[in-house]
Amino acid sequence: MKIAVTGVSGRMGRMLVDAVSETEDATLHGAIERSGHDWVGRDLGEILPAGSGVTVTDDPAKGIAGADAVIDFTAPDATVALAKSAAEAGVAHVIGTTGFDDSHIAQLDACADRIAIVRAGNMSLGVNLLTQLVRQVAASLGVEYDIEVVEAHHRHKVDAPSGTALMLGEAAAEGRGISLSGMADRARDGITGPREAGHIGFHAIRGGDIIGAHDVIFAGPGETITISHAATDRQLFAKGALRAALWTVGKAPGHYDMLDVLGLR
Ligand SMILES: NC(=O)C1=CN([C@@H]2O[C@H](COP(=O)(O)OP(=O)(O)OC[C@H]3O[C@@H](n4cnc5c(N)ncnc54)[C@H](OP(=O)(O)O)[C@@H]3O)[C@@H](O)[C@H]2O)C=CC1
Ligand SMILES: O=C(O)C1=N[C@H](C(=O)O)C[C@H](O)C1
Repeated sequence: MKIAVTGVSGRMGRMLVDAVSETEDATLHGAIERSGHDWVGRDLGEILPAGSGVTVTDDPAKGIAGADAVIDFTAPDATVALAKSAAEAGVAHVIGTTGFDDSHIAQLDACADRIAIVRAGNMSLGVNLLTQLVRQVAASLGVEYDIEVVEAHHRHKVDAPSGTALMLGEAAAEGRGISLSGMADRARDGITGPREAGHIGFHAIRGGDIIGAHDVIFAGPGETITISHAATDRQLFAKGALRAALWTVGKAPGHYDMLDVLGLR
């Protein structure tokens, strides 16, 4: 399978170049960076040995031409622009980017009428399994169990709450049979008053080189249940994204997630 990688100089972009080179069924076909980046126009192999023979481009249409799928861990506006190019070219789009608003999602949905898009705030098996568990626990416990999602990431992360925290919060809300919007408390400060029953709280820690850690806390009368996940190697996300790209072969247009890829739905 021919894979293009965008945001190739980023933390995840570099991981993806290695993951592709280590996968027998995949070859690196294209590499994209933003305009003005000093990697543009260079052979990727000069910088990342596994990318040898691929010239970095800032033209998304050129970077994905002839590819079967493009893997994208960049930023929301860049991802939406790339989805439009991928839809035009008929190339499947695997999206790890987080931090989307409703308008971004609506634009991605429109592109998913034309191509297979796989999007997940976390590409790991462990977190996707946890969403199932969180849904089940939330469905079993009443509102006397307060749900709080705590996440921790490295100092460079630009969005909060993390995509994973939102996935876990959505799963908890689904389990409770409520919609997360309007029920999410995103951090607290000052005289907040007592906690609102039924709300789901989010808390973001940023520091150092933490790869990604998530706790879902169910704090109830006389007991607290905590469901935790900690990533210890970013390669985990790259391998999950590559698995998603391989999965798109022959898939109908649609907006899929990792539960589809992992057969967990
Ligand atoms: N779903 C998952 O499992 C995971 C998701 N993520 C998400 O992936 C995203 C990226 O994370 P990370 O790799 O740590 O971030 P980085 O900032 O290290 O990488 C992002 C890369 O995208 C590049 N970029 C920005 N705009 C464009 C553009 N228009 N075209 C091409 N490239 C562009 C950046 O270039 P420049 O630096 O020059 O601006 C940078 O190289 C985040 O949203 C993060 O939350 C991360 C890990 C796992
Ligand atoms: O930015 C990151 O690094 C990560 N982002 C994703 C998120 O927002 O949840 C996934 C992972 O936790 C790492």
